[in-house]
Amino acid sequence: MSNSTLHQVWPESAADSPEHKALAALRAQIDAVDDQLLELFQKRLDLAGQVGRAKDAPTGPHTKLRPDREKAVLAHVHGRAAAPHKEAVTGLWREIVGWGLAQQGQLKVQVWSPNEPARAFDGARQRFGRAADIRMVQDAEAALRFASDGGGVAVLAVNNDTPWWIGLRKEWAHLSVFEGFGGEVPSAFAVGPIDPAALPGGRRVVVSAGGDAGDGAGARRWGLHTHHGWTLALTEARIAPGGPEGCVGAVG
Ligand SMILES: O=C(O)C(=O)C[C@]1(C(=O)O)C=C[C@@H](O)C=C1
Repeated sequence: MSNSTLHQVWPESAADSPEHKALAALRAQIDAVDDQLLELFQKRLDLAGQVGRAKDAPTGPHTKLRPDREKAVLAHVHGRAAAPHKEAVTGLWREIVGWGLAQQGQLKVQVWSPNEPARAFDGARQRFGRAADIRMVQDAEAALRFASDGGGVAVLAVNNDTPWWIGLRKEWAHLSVFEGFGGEVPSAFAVGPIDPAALPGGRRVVVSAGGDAGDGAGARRWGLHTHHGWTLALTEARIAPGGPEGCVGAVG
């Protein structure tokens, strides 16, 4: 194709066309909004860094991650967002909060899911964002030890052969479940040394001997798995983490 043909298809005067001017004006508005967003995002990052220094954790053995606060932040923006933008806003804020947490130290996540590794990895990435260092591991016990030693958090699949949740009532009693992945009946859980005061206020996760979650009358309960007489369940009963009913955490 010769230059003269090109000129015919896309004449120089197109730069002055009303369509081009309208496009350029819209892009100029986007540039201005980007400048504002950039300033506000960096301000938020700085504030998150200050929050990290101000809050107590981890003067104790807990991580800086505050699931209750993250849930409140996400609910707030989701509630304020216009209906067509709610999904986009929620996804973006997950990332924003992930980068906020990263100002306090990069979150490390070990994911164990022998049957559905890609699904579990994707769930972890969506939940903790690009800022987190997320790795697949081969050993659920090692992932729990990693979390217990303060290395980060573990995402563990509910798997027939490895009833890791029983350990939450035994050697890993200081770790808490704080997130479920896979919908109403989770197929994996996030576990970490979360300050019990910072657990999300959703359904409680219960690990009980003999299959009785000890619910109050009328509270809904989802049995997830039973192994050697130990049952993993979710309940709507308002029981206290660490209490005698076998509550090992909560999912948002
Ligand atoms: O509020 C806090 O504790 C924060 O650290 C800030 C922030 C956020 O960016 O909003 C970041 C990480 C926490 O897990 C919760 C919220």
